[in-house]
Amino acid sequence: MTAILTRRSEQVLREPAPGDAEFTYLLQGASTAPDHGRLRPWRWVLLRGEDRDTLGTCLAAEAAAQADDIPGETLREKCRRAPLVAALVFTPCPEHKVPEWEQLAATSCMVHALMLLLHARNYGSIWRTGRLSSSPAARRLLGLADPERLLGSLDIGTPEATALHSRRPLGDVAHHVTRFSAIRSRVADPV
Ligand SMILES: Cc1cc2nc3c(=O)[nH]c(=O)nc-3n(C[C@H](O)[C@H](O)[C@H](O)COP(=O)(O)O)c2cc1C
Repeated sequence: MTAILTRRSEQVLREPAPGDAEFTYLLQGASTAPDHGRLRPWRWVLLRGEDRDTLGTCLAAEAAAQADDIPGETLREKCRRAPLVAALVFTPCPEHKVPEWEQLAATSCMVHALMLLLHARNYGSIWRTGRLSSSPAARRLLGLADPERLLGSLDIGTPEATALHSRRPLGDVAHHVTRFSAIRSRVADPV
């Protein structure tokens, strides 16, 4: 509960970020998240240092070609917001008896587990979608094949010292829960 309640999506992230070996270790843990068929329908592409600028330049060139009014430097800056930009690629198994929506759900479970594991080691992260998740140019740059889909990135690093968050208060979720007997009493003859 402490890990769940003190985690935040961190906007400001600095060095250090986990190295490749530590990222892979944490991913081994996160990959135990519920996954119907154990398909692991995802992969990560890690970008650090100048690789992030290559991605930013790619997004900026695409925006300019589309006469988009977002300044290129803004897009390049966005790719430098964290020391580790982990691009998340959804790799669904087509025609599998486990439908694609379940594979996407399993991928989301894995991401949340990874965010919690990062947080438990005092790293911070934020899942960002934005332009990256719909960019054909980024797809090509990162080597996606059909039917792979870019789900944005998990930006990872260390939050500022001021980002030591208190536990969130537990929210009221009672209205998201219904007892079946309450529905049954309202429905005269369901069959
Ligand atoms: C699928 C997904 C996509 C997201 N995309 C963005 C994004 O593009 N930009 C952003 O600032 N945050 C993004 N977020 C983070 C949410 O905005 C964030 O989780 C929300 O503000 C709640 O913050 P918290 O995680 O600290 O509770 C995304 C989260 C998810 C799950």
